[in-house]
Amino acid sequence: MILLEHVYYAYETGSPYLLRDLNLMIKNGDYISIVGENGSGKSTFVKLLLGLLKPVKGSLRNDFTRTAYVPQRFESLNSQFPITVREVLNCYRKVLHIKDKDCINHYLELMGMKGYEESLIGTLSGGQCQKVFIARALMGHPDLIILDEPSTGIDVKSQSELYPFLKSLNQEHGITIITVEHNLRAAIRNSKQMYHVAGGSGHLCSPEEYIREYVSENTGSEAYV
Ligand SMILES: Nc1ncnc2c1ncn2[C@@H]1O[C@H](COP(=O)(O)OP(=O)(O)OP(=O)(O)O)[C@@H](O)[C@H]1O
Repeated sequence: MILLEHVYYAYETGSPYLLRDLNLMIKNGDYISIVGENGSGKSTFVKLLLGLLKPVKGSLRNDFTRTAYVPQRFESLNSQFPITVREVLNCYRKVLHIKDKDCINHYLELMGMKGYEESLIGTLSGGQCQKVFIARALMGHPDLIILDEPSTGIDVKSQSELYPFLKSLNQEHGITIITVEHNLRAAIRNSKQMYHVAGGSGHLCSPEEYIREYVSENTGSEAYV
């Protein structure tokens, strides 16, 4: 469980709070999509959950023991950067003190990435790169996975594989999933709850409530579901 009570955050002392009075309980087994406009504070909120930033005021308790983070695709990764998929995963294996070297093959196979072991990480497509980073996340047997915009730069086919996979991790393996989402359709279809960040505040609601409250009449809810 993660519990936020009256959490405030500002990057600079004395400047207005970017996030104000956040109160939220994230329970084991939740699948929450964090949505909101550019600059509303979604990534900042995730950094607070990850413990990379500390609340200026209020309390944040994270009881998850194995949190994995899947970053956004690295647009700037040079295709010739001399590190292979196997080497990326092997570094992580060592960090986690996992003795079994074969686990790399297991997780790559699980993600449909068998055969890419010796590819340079920078030569992979967005979807392939995402799968490698999810494989890396799974190596640590996480109880919580936080993903930053998992569908950015990924084609429709890869998205249609990714979300059912995340859903199965959540529903069949009980892994709690938190994603930052710009893909409202994916958020509404897949998550159990949405956390809407706007004007410094956060509001937790069901996908149905989200459609009622935030999807404008101009856009039309049918565009998303
Ligand atoms: N390290 C930092 N120092 C100062 N200000 C920052 C820092 N990181 C982010 N900000 C500011 O905080 C605000 C929120 O940024 P954040 O990245 O959390 O938004 P976001 O909702 O994730 O945006 P996006 O959807 O564009 O990714 C922005 O105005 C940003 O400029």
